[in-house]
Amino acid sequence: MDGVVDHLADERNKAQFDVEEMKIVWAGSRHVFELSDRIARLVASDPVFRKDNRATLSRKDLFKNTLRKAAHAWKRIIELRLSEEEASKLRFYVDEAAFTDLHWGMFVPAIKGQATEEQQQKWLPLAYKMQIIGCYAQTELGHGSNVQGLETTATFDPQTDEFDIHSPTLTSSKWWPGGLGKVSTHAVVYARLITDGQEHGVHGFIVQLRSLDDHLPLPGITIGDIGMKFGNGAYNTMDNGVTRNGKCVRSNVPRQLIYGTMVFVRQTIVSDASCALSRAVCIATRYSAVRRQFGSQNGGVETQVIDYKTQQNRLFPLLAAAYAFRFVGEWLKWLYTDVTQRLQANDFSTLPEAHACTAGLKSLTTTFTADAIEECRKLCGGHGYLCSSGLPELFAVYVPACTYEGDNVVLLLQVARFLMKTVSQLGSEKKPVGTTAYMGRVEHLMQCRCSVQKAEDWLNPNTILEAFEARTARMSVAVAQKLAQFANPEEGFLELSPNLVEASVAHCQLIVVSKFIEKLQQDIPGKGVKELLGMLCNIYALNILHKHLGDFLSTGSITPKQGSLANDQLRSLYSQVRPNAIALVDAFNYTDHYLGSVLGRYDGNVYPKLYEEAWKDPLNDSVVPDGYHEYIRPLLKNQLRNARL
Ligand SMILES: CCCCCCCC/C=C\CCCCCCCCCCCCC/C=C/C(=O)SCCNC(=O)CCNC(=O)[C@H](O)C(C)(C)COP(=O)(O)OP(=O)(O)OC[C@H]1O[C@@H](n2cnc3c(N)ncnc32)[C@H](O)[C@@H]1OP(=O)(O)O
Ligand SMILES: Cc1cc2nc3c(=O)[nH]c(=O)nc-3n(C[C@H](O)[C@H](O)[C@H](O)COP(=O)(O)OP(=O)(O)OC[C@H]3O[C@@H](n4cnc5c(N)ncnc54)[C@H](O)[C@@H]3O)c2cc1C
Repeated sequence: MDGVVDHLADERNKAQFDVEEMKIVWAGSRHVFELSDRIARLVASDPVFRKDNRATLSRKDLFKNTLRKAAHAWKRIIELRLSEEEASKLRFYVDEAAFTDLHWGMFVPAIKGQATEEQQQKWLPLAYKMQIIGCYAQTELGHGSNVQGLETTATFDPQTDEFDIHSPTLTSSKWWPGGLGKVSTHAVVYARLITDGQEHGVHGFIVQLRSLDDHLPLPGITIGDIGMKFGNGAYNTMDNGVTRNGKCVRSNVPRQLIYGTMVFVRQTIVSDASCALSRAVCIATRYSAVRRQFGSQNGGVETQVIDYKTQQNRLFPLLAAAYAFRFVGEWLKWLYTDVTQRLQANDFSTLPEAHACTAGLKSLTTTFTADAIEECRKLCGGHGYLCSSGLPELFAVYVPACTYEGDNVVLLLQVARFLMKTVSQLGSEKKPVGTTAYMGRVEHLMQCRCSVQKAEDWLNPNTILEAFEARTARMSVAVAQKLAQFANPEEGFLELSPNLVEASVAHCQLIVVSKFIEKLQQDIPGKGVKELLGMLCNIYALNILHKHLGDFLSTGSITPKQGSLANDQLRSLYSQVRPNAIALVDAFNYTDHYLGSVLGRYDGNVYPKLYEEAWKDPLNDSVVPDGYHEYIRPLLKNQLRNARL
């Protein structure tokens, strides 16, 4: 900031906590903070990684630009000998969806998680050096959610010792896989395995798609891009492919854990949610402190919009959620690591819980984040609608996260199955553990009474936890009782699916709240840091309580009076967070390059920069627009003639 006026300096001076220490908490450790900071600056200072022109490039230019960035990123990774951790941060700060995401994020993990030792030895070294580029080809034109409904077949031919991968119908074309359309040389293709005329369910096969010499599709394979997607720029940096396979290729049958890659990626999507959310919140918070409307007295300055309680009521729960998702993401990473180690030792006992947690939290955090980005756009008024605010593109890139890696409703139904199984086993020898351990106290939770008598009582974490546990337990038991009335459980499941989804949401919200509370039980250094996190935790929980008051009241988990007291406490918490708001978003440590937003600039110098940005639009290259002579001038002349008549 040397030599630059900081328009947000007063805001920063108001902070009541140690923002440098908060940066460490946000990053996860001092090591990660320093590494992230270094890589963020490296990316921001490299002109090849410029991204402010994405909205105005044609699809072909946009795509070629992404190829250029990916090649440059790889060159830098090699030149600087970056570690895997550093390379992955570099990808994060480059901030552009590309085929490399699928190569590193799904193709490599699929091989690691599902291939035999021998297959790994063959493919992984090639993939690590990017001598082959891979994608994850599961979804077909006709089936995405229903993986068992995939139509592509892989028939073993004992004569040639090969699998014949075949898409017999239009609907069996692989449709959507990222990187497949134009770049990938290989794919993990999911297909129904057939040997000796017998079907063995869906398995993954490593398939070569294109020649490594001239990049042409191999014989019998038709490949292309599926066309423009939502938003200019945005996810159109990615080629999403369609392919129909004829005869190919060699591979052995991968073993179990066909779904393992999805568990891994869903876990990373939860961590990513806190990044996208914090980014939108950072933009909206800084701009809300810069923007003034109404309230001027005696010719004085107008009110900063962040001081309006309605703005706080919309914005601060999103800020709180960004921190909440950060911590639940950390925990989920731990859970995933733990289950992976167990699986390697053939212990499958925690897999159902890991599946339910990754599916449920992926659904909860991405739905919330997509809605929150749109809310942040509205929080920025008209200027939020400009591409230079960074919010339209962020929304367009982010919103498919509600669909890919499992449609969010379909995933909540998976959580519901897990919850119903847990309820049905209550009273048996199998005690609920982990995130469902609270169900072990179901008798107490079904009849306990919330003890809140005054607003401050809601600051007690045990009170909050018990209200959330009682709500979820009661909703789950109620729907389980309704299910039991159906002669055919699957019919009941379909009929009651809206209620089941609501119980799943309640369960996932409980997990997020409880992991935030657990985080606060750790030793967190730095003046005021823990206090501020405590406030955010309470805002996150009490805002949910307010938004889902119907659930809490209808289950009798709290009384209407207690609901109203929770709301009083929320308003008081907003006032306490207000002076810290800018410092809380500074703690994300985002560079202006990464934020990509005139409204969210660190220095708050919004208006001159908005004006500057506007002049950069290609439409402003000429004063008189192209088309004037063909379409405007004749119109004006006609009007003139008509007016004379
Ligand atoms: C330009 C810059 C470049 C820089 C480059 C620099 C280099 C970079 C270096 C490093 C960079 C790193 C970058 C990494 C980035 C990473 C980002 C990742 C990118 C993400 C992009 C996403 C792209 C999208 C991909 C996809 O969408 S892939 C397709 C996903 N598809 C789905 O998710 C389908 C959803 N459907 C299902 O999951 C299932 O079909 C189902 C809904 C679960 C139903 O299954 P089904 O078997 O039919 O039903 P059930 O009977 O209900 O289940 C049976 C049984 O199985 C259990 N189950 C189900 N699923 C799972 C599971 N996943 N795990 C474990 N168990 C599971 C289920 O509970 C049942 O169990 P029970 O029988 O016991 O009840
Ligand atoms: C940007 C993007 C990138 C992608 N990348 C890849 C990739 O790299 N590789 C890959 O293989 N796939 C990829 N996909 C595909 C993605 O995984 C699927 O689109 C996703 O799993 C949803 O499946 P679907 O499209 O079949 O939706 P559908 O299942 O057809 O969903 C349509 C509607 O039906 C509802 N629905 C479906 N089943 C049920 C049910 N049982 N009960 C109640 N409601 C139901 C859904 O909630 C939704 O509202 C990508 C998708 C997108 C958008």
